[in-house]
Amino acid sequence: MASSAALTTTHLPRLRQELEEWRAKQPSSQPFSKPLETIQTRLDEHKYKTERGKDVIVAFRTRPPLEHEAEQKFNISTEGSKNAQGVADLVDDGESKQELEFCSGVSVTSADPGVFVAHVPGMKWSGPTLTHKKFDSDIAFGPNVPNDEVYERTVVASDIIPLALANGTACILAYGQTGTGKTYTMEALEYRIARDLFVAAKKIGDDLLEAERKAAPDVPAGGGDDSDETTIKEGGVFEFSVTFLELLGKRVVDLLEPIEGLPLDEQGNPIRKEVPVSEDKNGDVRPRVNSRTIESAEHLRELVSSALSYRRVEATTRNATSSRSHALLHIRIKNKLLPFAQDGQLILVDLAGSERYEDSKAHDKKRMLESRENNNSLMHLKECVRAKAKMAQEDGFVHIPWRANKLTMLLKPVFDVESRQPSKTLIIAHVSPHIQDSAHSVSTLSYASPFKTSPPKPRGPPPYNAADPRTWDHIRTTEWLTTQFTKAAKARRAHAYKLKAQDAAKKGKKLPSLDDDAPVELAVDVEKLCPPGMTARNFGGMYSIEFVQRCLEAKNPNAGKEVTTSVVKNIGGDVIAELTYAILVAKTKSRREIMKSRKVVNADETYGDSPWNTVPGTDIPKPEVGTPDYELFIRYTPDQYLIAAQRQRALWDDRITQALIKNHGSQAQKDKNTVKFETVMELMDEFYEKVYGPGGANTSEQ
Ligand SMILES: Nc1ncnc2c1ncn2[C@@H]1O[C@H](COP(=O)(O)OP(=O)(O)OP(=O)(O)O)[C@@H](O)[C@H]1O
Repeated sequence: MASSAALTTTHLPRLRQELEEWRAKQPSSQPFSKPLETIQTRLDEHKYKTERGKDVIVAFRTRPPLEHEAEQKFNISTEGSKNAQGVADLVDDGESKQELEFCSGVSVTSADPGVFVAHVPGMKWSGPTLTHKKFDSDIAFGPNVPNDEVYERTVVASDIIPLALANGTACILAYGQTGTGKTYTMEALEYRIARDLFVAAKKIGDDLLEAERKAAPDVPAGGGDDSDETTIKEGGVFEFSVTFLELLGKRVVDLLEPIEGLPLDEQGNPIRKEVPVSEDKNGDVRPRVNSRTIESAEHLRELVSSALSYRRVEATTRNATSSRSHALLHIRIKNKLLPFAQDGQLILVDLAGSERYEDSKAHDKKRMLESRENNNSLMHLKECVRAKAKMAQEDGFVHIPWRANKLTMLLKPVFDVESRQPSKTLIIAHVSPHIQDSAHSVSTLSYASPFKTSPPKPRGPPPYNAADPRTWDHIRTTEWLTTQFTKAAKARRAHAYKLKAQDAAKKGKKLPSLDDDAPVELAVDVEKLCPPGMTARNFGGMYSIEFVQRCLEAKNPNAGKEVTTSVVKNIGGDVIAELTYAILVAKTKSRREIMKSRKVVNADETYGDSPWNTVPGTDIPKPEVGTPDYELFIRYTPDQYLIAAQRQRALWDDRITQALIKNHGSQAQKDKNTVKFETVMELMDEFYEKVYGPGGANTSEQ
């Protein structure tokens, strides 16, 4: 039996009455301000392009009470205790079972913007008290809001899917006390995302093909040959691949690893291999796990269902099928029109339930340790999201400690201060509807509420830095590669000359001296090795063996017989090693600078606050309305646009050269760079007329 000073179930009627009095004084709850929209409407009306929205969106959700839950909840503890907020827990006094009906612990006073009020019971000498703590979010869902509406008001309304298709990083996190409905929400969102991802990909893909067609009508989409275009049209513009990881305590495992032949633990679960998590040379965190290519919504749904069935589930005092781990579903999206642009990413995270000490007391030692690790990673996640939210509001630089934990490492695309990809994070904080859980609800809501941030500043690709290969564009990359392969060819020539000179000396002869400036044939065709759009960042993401393989495929047929496969392999290996070293040095230096400049650097310098008359993050002028480039500019992100424009420029160069040869004879090819500006302009006008008909360019902004 509880002590008389403890707050017990006998006090429930009094608490319920206080709650009624409080409710009577409240104005009526603010409903949702916007009508529901499907993804089709947002795509058809191009809203996903015009409404930028927030960087971090916070949603609150509470579920309805489940059958017999109210009684069960009082069987949890038998001793009074105080939680971190100094709030007494409700304890069953064992005498008032008939009173144990549901008593609400949370009210939604506004749906949009979201406001939840947690009703927190307390105990004073004069009797029980009820305090009402208000928490703000962007949107709030009461117990009767169905999954379809949650999906449409969060994922659809924030254009999470179109953002990922436009090479952005979109992340959804389900957070909350164990048993509050995280898995219920995440599974529903995952299935709906699987359904809509392919619908959106078709619509956006068709739009992009149309823009590419307008920008260069007689060039196959993707800049390759006709067969490439047919493949892209038939298979769609986007390619999807999926990984599914589980973080259990400190162990990361691959849920897509085939389970045949794996040993089983005492509960019959397969024991999977631990997956190492670390940063690669480019600074990306990409654990080496099974990645599946998906071709349809059904395929994605099947994959999610089967992976989820392997997730560790165990009964806790709060939830009969509690997930003991964090589950990370990671969908990568490649745009086949821009194969060298960074991939779009959609990361869906069902976090393990947060548990208080009282909830985990009944666990065995192993489970206690896991629970501690889970809470630990949730603490780190909180630190990171808070820092990210703070960074959006403060001018000073804020350090985001994402390297401190495996969960936040796996979420690096969301927290990377150097990343300039557009990004959105949706966090859905789940709370229990019961007053018995109010203390935990307060901690969940106060965890999630500060994630609310102001809209982000415009970002673009990182500014050019000669010492940082990650910032080089295609031209700079080809120049560098040409220099490296030229150095290697000259070194080989010098070596061969030395041997010949020694031979000649033995015979008493003297060779004429070597002209180091004479042109050399390179071991590879650099144009083929690095086609338009490809940059040093792409090479930095390759394993050395992949780079060497590319070099072999791009072997220069004029390089001479002595440039054998093993010579190409050696040279390729040296070049990629040099590039990797340069990236590592640049990365370490920029990290050090970021750390040094903590709280000093203006956030604008970190993120680039470009005026809108240039491509964000660069000095490159925004293309004029009506030019073919403009079509690309409005459809792609700044990063993608630069690559697409780069490819267009290469195509234009070819066309102008051919037209010059036709009009001015073959000498013109040599003189291309010195040809009169007016001639080039005439050719460009001709081209515009061909694209847009007589009168030239005339397209309107969408
Ligand atoms: N909005 C809702 N409407 C109806 N039932 C719900 C709702 N949300 C959750 N539930 C039910 O509540 C129970 C617990 O939900 P769920 O397993 O999703 O919680 P959880 O937060 O993922 O728990 P854990 O962290 O322990 O895995 C389930 O039986 C689920 O069906």
